[in-house]
Amino acid sequence: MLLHIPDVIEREQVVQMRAALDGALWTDGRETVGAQGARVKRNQQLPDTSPLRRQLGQTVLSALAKHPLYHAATLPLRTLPPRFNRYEGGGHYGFHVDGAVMALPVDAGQLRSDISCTLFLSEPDDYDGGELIVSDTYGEHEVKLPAGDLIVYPSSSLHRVQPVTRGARLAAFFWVQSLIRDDSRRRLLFELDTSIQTLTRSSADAAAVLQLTGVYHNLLRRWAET
Ligand SMILES: O=C(O)CCC(=O)C(=O)O
Ligand SMILES: [Fe+2]
Repeated sequence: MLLHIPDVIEREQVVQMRAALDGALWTDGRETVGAQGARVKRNQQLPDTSPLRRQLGQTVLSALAKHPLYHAATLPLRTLPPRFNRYEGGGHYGFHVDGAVMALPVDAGQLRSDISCTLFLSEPDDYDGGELIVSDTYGEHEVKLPAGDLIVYPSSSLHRVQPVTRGARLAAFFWVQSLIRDDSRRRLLFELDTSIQTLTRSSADAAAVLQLTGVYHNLLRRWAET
């Protein structure tokens, strides 16, 4: 499921984040990728050990924690601390697939990447190119979002970032291991949850809504892996 989650970070906070990133030290994005990715990756990233990465990463995680739509869509179990990237001067990232298993920091074990996330931090008018292209069984989807908005998509999909030919594209990116490994099951739960929320806000029969809520939790109980 490819889902656009708007307004994850407030505009004012995005402006502050961009100001901090503008003055940051950047390194070659190939440092955090395997041989397959390195052949096609041409961008910059904040070093993994950078205090700014930790600080801004915390800002992103706190914003996600307060976002009900993000939780309903991803059902997160583990999240890799966000990284930050920048594409400019033709920078791009060719078609690749994200690694399936990643190490969490400080002996916290590993994470299976179920969901890939890009949080756009530059306004679309401030750069040309830089579209995230996600390829799935329905074709190729082009994504370029306002600053502060998030796209989530299955880590199993091939994806790429188009060359940035004017300006700079800043983003945060991270991976989530979901309670629900299977994308189609996760989508069913999300759709059920969404309609339960809508019914709850309407004058729907309370007993029927309660029954549906029970179905949601019992499916989650059947499918969740912790
Ligand atoms: O910059 C992006 O939107 C995606 C980055 C990406 O695909 C990656 O780092 O694996
Ligand atoms: Fe990727």
